[in-house]
Amino acid sequence: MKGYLVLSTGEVFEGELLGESKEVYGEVVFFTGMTGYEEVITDPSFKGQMVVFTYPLIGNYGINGDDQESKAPQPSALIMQSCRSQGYHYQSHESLEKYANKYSIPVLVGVDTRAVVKRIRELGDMGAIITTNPEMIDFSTKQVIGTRNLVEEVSTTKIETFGQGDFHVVMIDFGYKKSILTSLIKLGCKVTVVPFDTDEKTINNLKPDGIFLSNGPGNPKKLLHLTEQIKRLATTYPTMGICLGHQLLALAFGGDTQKLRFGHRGANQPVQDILTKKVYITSQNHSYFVTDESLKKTGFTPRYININDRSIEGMSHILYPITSVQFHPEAHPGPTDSEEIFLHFLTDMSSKRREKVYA
Ligand SMILES: NC(=O)CC[C@H](N)C(=O)O
Repeated sequence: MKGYLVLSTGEVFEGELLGESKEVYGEVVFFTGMTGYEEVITDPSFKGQMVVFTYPLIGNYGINGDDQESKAPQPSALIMQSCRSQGYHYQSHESLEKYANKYSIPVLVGVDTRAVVKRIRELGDMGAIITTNPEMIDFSTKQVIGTRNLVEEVSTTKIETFGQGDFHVVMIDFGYKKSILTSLIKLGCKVTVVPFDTDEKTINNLKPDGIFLSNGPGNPKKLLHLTEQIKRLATTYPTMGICLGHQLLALAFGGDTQKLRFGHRGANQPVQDILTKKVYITSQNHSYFVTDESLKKTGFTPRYININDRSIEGMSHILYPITSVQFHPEAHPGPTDSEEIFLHFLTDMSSKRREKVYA
């Protein structure tokens, strides 16, 4: 059946709707990686968004289950040029179309994705609706993303421990990607994942060696009520934050975040380490960024910078052992160039232990 992507500007893009006919609302964003759709679809940071894939062929290696970053697909809808009806890969056990249908995620295919992306690049990530009836759209009556608590929708509700390593990391779950957990476990950590609004006392009782603030969906300023506690934790334990976690660290210490006109979502964003001059090709998925000037009185200094638009990609603190990056060293999808950044966190945790031993 015919389906339509209606942007909040009123522009309409026609396609073919796969799956049930239902109207969905979301923020329309684009992802530029050539592969990695299974990881993207299951990354909780995409909650509430409609993802336009700039690579024209999606679904060609199917769905294998192993590459999933969470237990279910997260975006409100998927928009692409062409969706292969069968996946050609020895690990594939299901087609992308079938997988999306199972979870009632609309897939709009045959769309002029190049034209959509050009509009987003001009005007910014914006609200949009997928519908079969474009004449009947009234944006004013639609549920706006701003009213949803996206982090609450994706965060765990129970405390659970994974791995058996030497360092005990408490990961505050704002919508974590599985690859972050596996990266930490691989490096010798035992990780206790806790709900995003877990109180400090419970976290202290878990006796962490370090605190990890995960990635997650939406505007970091929706979580301002948690920043005082985050600051106390980050000044007590070695801490690492990725993406939303990084943004929350900046806010906690008095910094500020703003929205990029259009987000960085892809697998080839170049980032430079200001200290070593080393350049990493990184995996990214974010709309917000920490502003340079806002860091002045926070004790943070920019450590990593995006080579394309010079936005801050990570910070270090002059006093506290904090590792904070806007990009994704856990990759998935994308290159693993920057996975060594997890080692900064490990080093911080071990020196804190040494401090305790020699105190
Ligand atoms: N991947 C993330 O953690 C995204 C962070 C935040 N939701 C943003 O869009 O900027």
